[in-house]
Amino acid sequence: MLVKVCGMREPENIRDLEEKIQPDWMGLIFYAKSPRFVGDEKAQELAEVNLPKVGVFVNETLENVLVKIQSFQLAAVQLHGNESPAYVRELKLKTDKKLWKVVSVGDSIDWETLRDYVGLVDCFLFDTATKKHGGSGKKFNWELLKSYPFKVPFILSGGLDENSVEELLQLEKEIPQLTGVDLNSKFEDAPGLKNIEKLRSFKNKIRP
Ligand SMILES: O=C(O)c1ccccc1NCC(=O)[C@H](O)[C@H](O)COP(=O)(O)O
Repeated sequence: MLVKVCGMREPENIRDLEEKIQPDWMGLIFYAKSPRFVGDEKAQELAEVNLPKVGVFVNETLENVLVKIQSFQLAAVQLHGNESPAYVRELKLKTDKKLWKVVSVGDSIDWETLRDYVGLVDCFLFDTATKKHGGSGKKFNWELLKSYPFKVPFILSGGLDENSVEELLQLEKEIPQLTGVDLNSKFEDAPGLKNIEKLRSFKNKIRP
């Protein structure tokens, strides 16, 4: 199971993450309304970080996404708003970076609404629907994922915490497309500041 740690911002915290956790990706949130927002100056300080960086965007212009990819050497782009298949298609023409589309999950999932993204995105990321778009700390009903009909891999997100491990390992056995997890607010001491011990304990259990 791959691990993404999202909402990173503080250089020392990131150094610790790199040294002690070595996640598969680190998420930088380029959405100004998030309490984990990373402005340009801050992102510049993080340029040296060796972990693969995922830029998180909410309904951002294509031009701004492309500038951030270039400026901060992003490995992947996580589209966390209402970006259409046409938007993703255009972005795909302009970058060779991995494209992830977030699916905000409420009471049900209409798989047909995702069909037009298949062939364009490298991965879906399922997160709990919230007015703030992300970082809710709330889980959705994971049973819904058992009818996932596509081959495209996906990442599970939304309120994951230290107690999620057993259920995640069970789900991984049942759904081969589940390739990773995304950790955020439940592993924080403050917004944007991760608790390295909590992350270490989770990672050791999910991938001993
Ligand atoms: O975390 C945020 O503040 C945020 C705000 C707006 C859009 C996306 C955001 N986070 C992106 C993520 O990928 C989070 O890890 C994901 O929403 C899950 O967060 P949490 O429920 O806190 O585990």
